[in-house]
Order: sequence, then structure tokens, then C-alpha cells
Amino acid sequence: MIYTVTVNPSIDYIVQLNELTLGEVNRMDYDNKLPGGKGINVSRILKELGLDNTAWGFLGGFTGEFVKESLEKTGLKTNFTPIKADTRINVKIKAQAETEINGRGPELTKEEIAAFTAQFDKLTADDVVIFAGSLVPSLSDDFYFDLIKVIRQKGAQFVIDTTGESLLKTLPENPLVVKPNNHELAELFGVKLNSIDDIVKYGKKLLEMGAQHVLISMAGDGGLMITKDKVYRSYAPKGTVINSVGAGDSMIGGFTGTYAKTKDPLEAFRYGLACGSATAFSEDLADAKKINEILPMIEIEEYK
Ligand SMILES: Nc1ncnc2c1ncn2[C@@H]1O[C@H](COP(=O)(O)OP(=O)(O)OP(=O)(O)O)[C@@H](O)[C@H]1O
Ligand SMILES: O=P(O)(O)OC[C@@]1(O)O[C@H](CO)[C@@H](O)[C@@H]1O
Repeated sequence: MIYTVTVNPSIDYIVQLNELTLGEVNRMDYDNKLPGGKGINVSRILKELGLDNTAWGFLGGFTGEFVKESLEKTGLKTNFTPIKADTRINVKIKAQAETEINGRGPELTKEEIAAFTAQFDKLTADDVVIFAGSLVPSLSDDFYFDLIKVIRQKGAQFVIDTTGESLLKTLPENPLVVKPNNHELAELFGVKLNSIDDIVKYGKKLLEMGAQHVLISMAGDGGLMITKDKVYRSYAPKGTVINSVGAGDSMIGGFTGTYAKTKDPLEAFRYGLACGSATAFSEDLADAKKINEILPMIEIEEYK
């Protein structure tokens, strides 16, 4: 079974207006509320691909109720730990530019945290756990890392979509895949990356440090995959970008779900790319129809 972990889910409140003027009253042309959070997005993409998975995390209050109901309506399996405090609301403003205002997240009690972590005891070697998204203030920086140790003791696999020191620390535990974007990769090593050669050079370091597969996403410029034997490059298909929020999560979902099913990294990369672009070309996350429409447009070449 694949489990996704979203410790800090959200309602994504999407607001569209022609132009945002700071310091004035702005009127929306359109708004929408969607269940959000990176792990939840991964779960929704896995579901679109017909892959069985369960979403874990913390949900509370009227906002948490909205997220739970919206997900359950789609038939997604969930097992969220209930909390007293309200799940956050993240504001996504689509005006002359895309601006995001993400909440810090609710306080968790010791009992709530203990109830959540107890679930990891039942994992087996057949499971994959995908951690994605920010921590809430009441969780220590080592929260993911401590759970990853439990996962590895059980012989299960894990994927982690995070940045900085929290990512570097997990590499010796051999994540199935890591996917920084090109800017996050530069920040990780405190360098400027001026060419694809530079990106590949630093991407390879993540592999040497323990990652089983490395994806580097580059938004409208496509993506790279670095494996032990080869480096692959794909240019993104052209299309009208409607909402790129969640493109990275979609790529993780497409890659991990397909890899878990086929053990074929190239096929997994193909699905990861298709899911990422399909989301960028959709209002909400991509659905199965959009993903299947984009798949034949994905071209991957070996990068030498
Ligand atoms: N404008 C775009 N056009 C086509 N494909 C895109 C576009 N933006 C993203 N994609 C696809 O989705 C993949 C992931 O996108 P991106 O690099 O923006 O991830 P990210 O930075 O993690 O995104 P986010 O944090 O917004 O989810 C890209 O590698 C690419 O394949
Ligand atoms: O604040 P975090 O946890 O880093 O990111 C949360 C978030 O921006 O990520 C998703 C898109 O990737 C959204 O659904 C959600 O609002």
C-alpha cells in the first residue's frame, strides 16, 4: 500500500482577479475552495492513476471537515488523525502574478501526535510512505526523520518532498526518489546553477548521498531524471498554463505510483512528467483524462 503523509493540510482558497493592488479593496472575479496540502495532492493523483493509496495526516475543525468530506466524496481512502484545532486555509491569488499565502498550521497536542505516529507500527516491507509538505509549529524538525527510521526498520520504502537540511539528513536512509526543483537544488548546495550540466552535477551528488532516484523539476522547462546508470531529460509539452499549484506533487505521485507498480524508472519518469504538465494545464489538479491526453506528448531523451 502507498500512504501519503500531510501533517499540515489546508483548504486552498483560490482567488482570481485581473489585477491585485496592494493597500486597496480588490474584488474577486472568481473563487474556489479545494482540499490542499502536498501529500493530499499526491494521493489525489495516485487515485486518478487508479493506484490504491491512503492519505494520512491531521485534520481538525470546520476546515478539516471540509477537506475530509471533499476527499471522501471522490472515493479516496483516508485515515486522518482528528485534532481539536482548525486545519489552515492557504490563499492562492491568481492576478498579474501567482501569489500564495500559506498558513502556519494548527497546534497539535501530545496525544494527537502519539495517535498519529502509532500508525507507523503496522507498516510492512510492501509499503511506501510519501512525506510531503511543511511541518506544523508543534512538530520538531526531526519529526519526519524519526518516522523514516521506523519505516526503514520495517523494510518499507519512503519518499520525501522537502528542502534544505531536512532533505539532506534523510539521504543516508535511501529515499526511493527525491525531487527538488532547480532552484531548490541550488539552495541545497549554496550554489548558482547556470546550465543543465551544472544541474546534473549537483543532482548526481544527491544520488551519491543515498537517494535511489533523483528527479529535478524545472517547471515549463521540463525535468531531469538521474539514475545510477544514466541521465534523462524531457522538455515540457506546450500548453496553456492554468494553475501550476501542485505540479510538483503531481510529478511525485506519477513517478512513485508508477514505479511502485512497474519498478521501471523510465516509465515512472514519463508518468511523473505527464502528471506535472497535466496539472499545470488544469484548473484543479489533473484528472485521468488530462493525464492520458498529455502522456503521448512526453518525449524523453538520454542526456550525455
Ligand atoms: N508551465 C508548465 N508547462 C508544462 N509543464 C509544466 C509547467 N509547470 C510544471 N510543469 C511540469 O510539472 C513538473 C513539476 O513542476 P515544477 O517544476 O513547477 O515543480 P515544483 O516547483 O515542485 O512545483 P509546485 O511547488 O508548484 O508544485 C515539471 O517538471 C514539468 O514537467
Ligand atoms: O505550506 P506547504 O505545506 O509547504 O505547502 C502547502 C501547499 O502550498 O502545497 C500544495 C501545492 O504543492 C498546496 O495544495 C498547498 O496549499
